[in-house]
Amino acid sequence: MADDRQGIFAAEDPFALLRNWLEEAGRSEPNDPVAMALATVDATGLPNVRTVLLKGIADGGLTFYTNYQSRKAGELDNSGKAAVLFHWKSLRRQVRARGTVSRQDPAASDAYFASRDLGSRLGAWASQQSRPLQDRATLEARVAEMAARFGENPPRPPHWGGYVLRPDCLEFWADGANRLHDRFEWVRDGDSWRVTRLNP
Ligand SMILES: Cc1cc2nc3c(=O)[nH]c(=O)nc-3n(C[C@H](O)[C@H](O)[C@H](O)COP(=O)(O)O)c2cc1C
Ligand code: PXP
Repeated sequence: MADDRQGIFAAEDPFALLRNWLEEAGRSEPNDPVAMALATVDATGLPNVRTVLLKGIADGGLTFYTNYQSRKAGELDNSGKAAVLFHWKSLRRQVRARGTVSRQDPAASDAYFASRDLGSRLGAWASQQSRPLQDRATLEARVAEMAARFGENPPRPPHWGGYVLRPDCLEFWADGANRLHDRFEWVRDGDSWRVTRLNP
């Protein structure tokens, strides 16, 4: 097959390509260029999807942070699998990735947590993410309680931290005229990647 993967699709590996596209999206998207839809499945196989922010790309993994007692955490821990999707409307491009997922090394989660602003650190203590909440005032009272308990230096809550998605398949898509889009799928093949152009 002729290798016609050039221009915006040229890269040595899919993570370098994703970084390039994120950099472009950072210049053109009005908000949250790192926002990605995170898909999981529940114990019955029913899918679930919500947005999270990508916070790092390293060692073949994509990192995001959340509450370890949330609905998504239950589904991630249970299945060990996930998929993510970026859609940058300004660029008319999308990337998807799927693979295995695991909790991040606690020291790395500590370091990221420490970098967040104080309000968000207290918020992570206060929010029982995905569980019912009686009213807004209850949440605000919990934030005040956590502020009184921890002051300026809250440690990372045991119920909050990172996940790392290690994709074995990523697809890069760019809009084309007449719906004849360009698509390249990268599939892990041992230590390297096999790239296939797909029909639009
Ligand atoms: C742009 C955007 C970014 C978000 N980023 C995160 C995130 O990084 N981590 C997180 O826990 N929730 C994030 N959320 C909230 C989630 O989409 C979701 O509502 C929440 O995590 C609860 O999901 P769950 O009940 O499936 O666990 C974000 C929402 C939006 C719209
Ligand atoms: C509930 C929640 N947790 C974590 C994050 C991750 O982003 P940050 O660490 O920048 O707050 C977000 C981003 O919207 C969020 O909404």
